[in-house]
Amino acid sequence: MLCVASDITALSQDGRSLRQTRDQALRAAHTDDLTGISNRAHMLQQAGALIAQGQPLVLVLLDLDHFKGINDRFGHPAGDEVLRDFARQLQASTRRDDGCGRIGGEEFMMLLPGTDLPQARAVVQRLLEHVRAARPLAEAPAQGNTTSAGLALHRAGECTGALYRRADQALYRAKQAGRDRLVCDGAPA
Ligand SMILES: Nc1nc2c(ncn2[C@@H]2O[C@H](COP(=O)(O)OP(=O)(O)OP(=O)(O)O)[C@@H](O)[C@H]2O)c(=O)[nH]1
Repeated sequence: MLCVASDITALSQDGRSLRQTRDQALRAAHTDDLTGISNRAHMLQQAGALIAQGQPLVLVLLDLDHFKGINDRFGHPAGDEVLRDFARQLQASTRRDDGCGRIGGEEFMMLLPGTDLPQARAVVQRLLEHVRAARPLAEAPAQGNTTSAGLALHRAGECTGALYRRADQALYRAKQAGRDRLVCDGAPA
């Protein structure tokens, strides 16, 4: 009897540690190593899930301006610090139900469910202001940086790829128009 009980205890401990290992692996697969926020695959998965729920959704793409210059002047570790600082600001500017992630080198994404255009615009403009004011490098306290952003509001029946492309085109226009600004799809730069 004692034997059976200890076997069951061992089995349930094994099950718990398997679940923990699985959860850790899942978290790692969803996370960007450098910044600790969501990675590209997880952001696209989240966008698909939010679209499937059918609630209003704004997708924002953000890209640090002239980031190569930071690496060139201060070195790659300093560039990494700027990326981590940006990720912290991005997280601070989103609500619990929003999503934010790093989707490439110096490119980030925000998902704002249940948000209309004026609200989304205000969130992004506030973030751009904070980035403008930040001085993330201790070794170069005068060095600031800026970000460009492209925003698109989901249209009924649209897939993730089409929504992403419209935000990306808006981001491209923000870069073309001089950077350090937000462009909304369908609106002038
Ligand atoms: N430190 C650091 N740099 C990275 C990382 N990933 C990409 N980069 C760098 O990001 C830079 C991106 O440069 P560009 O694509 O020319 O863009 P940019 O200089 O920001 O110019 P614009 O986007 O046109 O304003 C390249 O120098 C990459 O090496 C990273 O994880 N860490």
